[in-house]
Amino acid sequence: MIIARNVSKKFNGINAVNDISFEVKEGQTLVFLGTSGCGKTTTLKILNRLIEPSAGEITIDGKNILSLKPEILRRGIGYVSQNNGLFPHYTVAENIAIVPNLLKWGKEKTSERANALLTQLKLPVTEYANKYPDELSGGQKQRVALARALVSDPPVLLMDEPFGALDPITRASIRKEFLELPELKSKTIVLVTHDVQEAFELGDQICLMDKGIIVQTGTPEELIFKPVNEFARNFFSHQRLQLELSALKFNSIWSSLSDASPAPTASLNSNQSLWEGMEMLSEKNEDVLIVRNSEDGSLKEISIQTIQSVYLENKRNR
Ligand SMILES: Nc1ncnc2c1ncn2[C@@H]1O[C@H](COP(=O)(O)OP(=O)(O)OP(=O)(O)O)[C@@H](O)[C@H]1O
Repeated sequence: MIIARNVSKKFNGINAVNDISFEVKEGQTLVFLGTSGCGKTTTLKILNRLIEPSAGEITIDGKNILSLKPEILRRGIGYVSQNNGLFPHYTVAENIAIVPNLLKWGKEKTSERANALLTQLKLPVTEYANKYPDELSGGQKQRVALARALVSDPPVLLMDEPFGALDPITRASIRKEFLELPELKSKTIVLVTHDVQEAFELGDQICLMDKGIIVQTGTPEELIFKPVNEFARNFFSHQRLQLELSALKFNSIWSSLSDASPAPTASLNSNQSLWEGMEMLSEKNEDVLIVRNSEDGSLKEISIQTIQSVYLENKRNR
């Protein structure tokens, strides 16, 4: 668990981050969202001491990060930087092996682990292990950067605009894969983005920042349906419908759906959002799809009409 209390950072006397506090529970993802220059990257880099705070206290699993040597602290924290940070003169395998070499793992253990990660990240070892970063696409470079950050299985992962340099289509598909990676399920993740849809898809909690302060912290549902002020309301105004549908999961409207019978194959599960349901209906060009309850396995039907009516009912009842 990460706990930050009253953290500030001044550059040349000016507050880039001003008295912010937040927590990230074990295994959860916290997203810092906000406009350019609001202090997201500074906050992230304070967590692994690439930047030293001017004030405040941060503990990770009960240990004050300032009491640890930075290199010891960073062993437990994977980091994917904005521009992927791969060494251009190292191959993919050599880039991934940097931390294992520091930890003196030995060749066999290193290549076994690197190969397992490359396979999970859909980069076949025989094709990619010996390539250099400039022979890879942007998306492939980000996958290698992720493999490098994960290689020593750190409990905490920090990611700074990990998909920022990718086109919107690659970005959306890599995000979906990212959510499904078994390797990431148990990690405590802090991610920086200025992409609202990305924050809604990936964040258990979102910290919305403006000019060095946290304006609001909450679940995607809380941010879109209960903004604390005008800034928070306006921040989401241009994509409101899509974000509202993304924030609502089938779980929260389960009782409003009709049972499906007989049991055909389910296309979605109840942890997914109404927006994902809309996307899948359109993608598959179907009138009706089946959602499986991730707790008890029961099945319900959805159509564009049911999504529309439960969405409107939900909105009226808030
Ligand atoms: N090393 C530095 N020296 C001086 N000022 C800095 C330094 N790093 C960041 N700043 C300033 O601190 C503020 C916050 O920067 P930061 O990079 O944290 O913002 P950000 O929200 O991550 O922005 P972006 O989305 O554009 O990356 C900015 O005004 C920036 O100019």
